[in-house]
Amino acid sequence: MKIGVIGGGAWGTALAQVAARGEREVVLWAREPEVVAAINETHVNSVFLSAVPLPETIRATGDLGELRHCEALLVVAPAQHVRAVLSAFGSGTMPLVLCAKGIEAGTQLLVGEVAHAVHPNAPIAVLSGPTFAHEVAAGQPTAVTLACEDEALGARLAERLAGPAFRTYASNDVIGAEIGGAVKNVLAIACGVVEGAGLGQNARAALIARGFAEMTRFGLARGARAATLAGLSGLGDLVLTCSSTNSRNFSLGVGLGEGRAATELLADRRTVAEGAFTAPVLREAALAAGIDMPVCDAVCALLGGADVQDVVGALLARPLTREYG
Ligand SMILES: NC(=O)C1=CN([C@@H]2O[C@H](COP(=O)(O)OP(=O)(O)OC[C@H]3O[C@@H](n4cnc5c(N)ncnc54)[C@H](O)[C@@H]3O)[C@@H](O)[C@H]2O)C=CC1
Ligand SMILES: O=C(CO)COP(=O)(O)O
Repeated sequence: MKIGVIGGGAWGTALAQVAARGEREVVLWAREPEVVAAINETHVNSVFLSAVPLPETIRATGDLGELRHCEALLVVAPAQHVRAVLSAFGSGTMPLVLCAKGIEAGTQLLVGEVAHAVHPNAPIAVLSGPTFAHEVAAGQPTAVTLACEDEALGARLAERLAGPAFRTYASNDVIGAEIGGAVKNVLAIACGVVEGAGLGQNARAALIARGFAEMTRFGLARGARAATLAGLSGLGDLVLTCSSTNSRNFSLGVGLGEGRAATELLADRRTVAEGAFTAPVLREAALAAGIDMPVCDAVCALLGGADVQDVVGALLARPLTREYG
């Protein structure tokens, strides 16, 4: 199965390397001409994943048309740009494996739903899990959920992408696999705030657990399965990104917790912190569905410039309630 990758950021590059294992050819579309040149000439993505030498079987291009002969595409553009990039690709029927984590602003659609709206005849799969790109690229052990409604296709994709240190677990819960990744980015910002404001490790553990309760409430309302939310793409990814400054979302939260403004922290950055874009959409969707998500609300307030101590104080002062139900 010849694989094409749409998106030359850190994750697209690491996944291209995964797909190229065994000297298999992979075509990677990158938006930045300097990324295309660096990958083709020096076999390193010096902009987004600089420490990693890439196999020569990965060829980069700035022309989406060169991915037309691929048998499956990994879609790794940031969530808010997936619609534009897939529209520019034109119509297609090859399987699309969505690897971005987010919810589209304006439509409240998950990335797979966006892909289906643009390419209604293409089978949709989702690859998600606790996966820092630099660790995957370094060959460190990693496990992901690979969800696809067409289970035979899902099994072929899982087999094609698996490697000695890259385990793919098949699932048919596409919505569930997506919701974990989208919501955990917002919760990772909250955990970063705890770190930046020096609120302690008890607070971080409480946020992970109560954040997971929010992810579960939202996910179940959107049709996700509880087991998926408790798996690699949900709880697994939540734990990873809520406990490491390697997470861009966690790091953004650290800055907010230190009292810096979101506008300053987000200005001029080339890498994406998806949670900053997902948070307001998630809040909107949760409000519309009557789902209580106080941690996500707090992240929205902080991104909007609210004072850290005020937000934390308000979160702690909410009426006491039952843990479940
Ligand atoms: N970096 C990681 O460890 C992981 C990232 N992801 C997800 O993968 C997706 C892509 O993230 P990264 O590869 O890390 O990106 P990155 O932060 O390394 O690079 C930014 C990417 O955004 C692209 N971009 C910027 N403006 C754009 C536009 N107008 N249209 C299209 N693309 C544009 C750039 O070309 C570049 O590919 C995100 O949804 C992220 O949450 C998922 C798992 C791991
Ligand atoms: O999704 C990720 C790891 O699974 C990467 O997290 P960040 O986008 O917060 O860096």
